[in-house]
Amino acid sequence: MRIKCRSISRGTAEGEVLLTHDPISFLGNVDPNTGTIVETEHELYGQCIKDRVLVFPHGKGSTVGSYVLYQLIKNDVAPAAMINTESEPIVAVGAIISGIPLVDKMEKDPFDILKNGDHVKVDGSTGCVETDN
Ligand SMILES: C/C(=C\C(=O)O)CCOP(=O)(O)O
Repeated sequence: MRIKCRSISRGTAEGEVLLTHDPISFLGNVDPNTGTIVETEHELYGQCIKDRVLVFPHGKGSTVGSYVLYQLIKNDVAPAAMINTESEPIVAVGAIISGIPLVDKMEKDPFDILKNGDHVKVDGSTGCVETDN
């Protein structure tokens, strides 16, 4: 299935979905050295976002979160791509400066059609998500 969406950060990547209904504050929720979610109250607590297609509603928290995304890339523990319900500037800027493909506003609700472990391809250049479903 091929689903249209809005392009936020260019590039193409694929991987397994890691999905959360919780917004993410990259400063504070994520360890920049390991890519592990360290916020105990977060739905993904203890999980590693490295090489995953990270699906979450939007970012939150400090603007320093953009730089944390850049740290994740430099430390080789970044998500392969990201899908938001609706991106905000912190995650958008972080994805763009880090070269992580990012899309939002999928024509189908990602929380209805994606689940953890699904293999998806994200094209942040043309604005589409391809699933095996
Ligand atoms: C750049 C900032 C702090 C620092 O250098 O550590 C300010 C960030 O402000 P937020 O209100 O957290 O976005």
